[in-house]
Amino acid sequence: MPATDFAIPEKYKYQNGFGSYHESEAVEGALPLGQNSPQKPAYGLYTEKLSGTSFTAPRYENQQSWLYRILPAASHSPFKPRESDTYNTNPDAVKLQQIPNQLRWDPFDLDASVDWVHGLHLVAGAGDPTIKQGIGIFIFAAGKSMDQESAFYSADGTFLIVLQHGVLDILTEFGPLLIRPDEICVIPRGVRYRVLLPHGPVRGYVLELYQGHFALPDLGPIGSSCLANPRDFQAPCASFEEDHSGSTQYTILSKFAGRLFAASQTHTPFDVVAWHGLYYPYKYDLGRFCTIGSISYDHPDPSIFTVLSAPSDHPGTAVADFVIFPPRWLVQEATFRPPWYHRNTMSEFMGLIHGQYDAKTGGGFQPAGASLHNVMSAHGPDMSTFEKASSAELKPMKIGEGGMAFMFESSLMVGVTEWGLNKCRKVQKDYNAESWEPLKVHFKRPEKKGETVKKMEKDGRPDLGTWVGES
Ligand SMILES: O=C(O)Cc1cc(O)ccc1O
Ligand SMILES: [Fe+2]
Repeated sequence: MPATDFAIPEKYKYQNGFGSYHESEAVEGALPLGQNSPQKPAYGLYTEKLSGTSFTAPRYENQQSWLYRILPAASHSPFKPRESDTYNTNPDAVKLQQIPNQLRWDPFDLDASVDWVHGLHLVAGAGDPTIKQGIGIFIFAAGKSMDQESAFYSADGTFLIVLQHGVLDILTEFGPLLIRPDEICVIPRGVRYRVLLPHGPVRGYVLELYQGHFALPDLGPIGSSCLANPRDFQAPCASFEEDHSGSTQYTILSKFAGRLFAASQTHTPFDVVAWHGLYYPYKYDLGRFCTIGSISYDHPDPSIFTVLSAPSDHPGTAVADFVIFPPRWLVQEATFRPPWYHRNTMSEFMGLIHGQYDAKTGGGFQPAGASLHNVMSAHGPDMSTFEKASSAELKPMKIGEGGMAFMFESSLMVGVTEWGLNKCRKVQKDYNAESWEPLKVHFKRPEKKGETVKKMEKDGRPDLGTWVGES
C-alpha cells in the first residue's frame, strides 16, 4: 500500500510522469511562449539552462531544463574549500578496500547533531566522480535542518535517496518535495536544494550515480505496465523565495570531487519563478510498485523488482539497479521459495527500510542496517530460513507484510571505506557464523540405485498436470 498518509500542506503540488517534459510557472506568464531565451524574459527574469546531458546527447537520452529566475546561479563569490580535513568522500582519500567478505552492518545510529550535508557518510563505492564513472553508497543520519540561508548541490552525481526514518522537506530550485516514509527521491547532479527536517531526525541510504541517469527498466514480455508505473513519479511545481535585498548572506555548498566547497551570495538561491524541461528532481512512493512474481513454480531473478535502473553502455548490464522487495504473495508449488544460494557477477548492497526480509530470518538484518555481497561472494538464506522454508507447507502465503527491503545492485566491484569497515563500528563480526557456517549437510545417497531418485523426481514436481513420459 502507498506510504503513510498525513495531511500534506498545500505548498506541495506535483506534476506526474517519469521522463515527461514538464513545465511549471509560479507566476502566470513567467514561461516564455514559443521560444526558450527571449531578449526580455517576462517580469525581468533571467534565463538559465541546466544541462543534465551533453548538448549533443541523442534525443532519446537528452536531458536539459530551462529556468526563469530572479538572478542566475552564477551570481556568487568564488568557491573556497570547506572542512577539508573532515569532509572528504573523494576516492583517493577514503581508502576504498575491495574485499570478498560478506559484510553486514547493525542499524546505523541516528545523529541529532548534524544536518543533511554533514550527515552523509560514504560506506562503499566504485569508480571516480572526476571521470564520471561509478557509484557512491552513503548512509545518512541527520537531526538538524540545513541553515535557512544555505543550499547544497553535488557536481559528482545524481542522488537516489532512500528514506528509512523521518520526513524530508526538500526545497529544490524546481520547487518543494516532501519525502515521507516509504518514498524515494532523485536529485539530479547540480540541482541545488535545502533539506529541512520538520518531524525530527532522519536516516536512510543514498546511491550516488556518477555516470548516466536513472531510467525505468524495460518490461520485455511483462508488457506495457506494472512494476513502477511512470504516472506515479512526481516532480515539483515551481515555487520561489524573494530575498534579493542584499542584506542576507546565503551559502552555496558544493560537493565537488568528493570535497566540500562554499560560496556566498546575497540573494536567495531559490528564486526560480518558472521552468520547463526534462531534467528535474522527482519522488516516488514505493507502496505504488506493482509487484510481479511467479504464479507457478520457482523463484525468479530479483530483477523483476527493479524500480529504477542506471544502464551502462552494455544493454542489460546496469551501472546500478534499484530493486525493492515489497510485501507480496508467494504461491509457487514444489519450490524452495526464498532466494536460492548464489554467487553474482554483480555486487549487491542491501538495506532494510522496515519489517523483515524473507532471506534472513535469523534476526541479524535489521531496519537501518545493511549488507554487502560483493562480486562473486557466495550468499543466500541463513540457516534458520533454509530449515523453515525447505519443510514449510506450501500454502499461498503473504510475505513481508509491513516490510520493505531494497538492493543497490551494481555491475561494479564495490570497495568499502574506512568509515564503513571500522569507524562506524557497525560491522557484524559473526555474519558468516550466524548465517551459513551452521548449514547442515542433508545429503543422503539413495539406498537402492535408481529407485529413490526416481521417486524424488516424481514427488518433487510441481502439480502442473501430466508430464511427458509419465503414465
Ligand atoms: O541476495 C539477496 O538476498 C538478494 C536476492 C534476492 C532474490 O530473490 C534473488 C537473488 C538475490 O540476489
Ligand atoms: Fe543476492
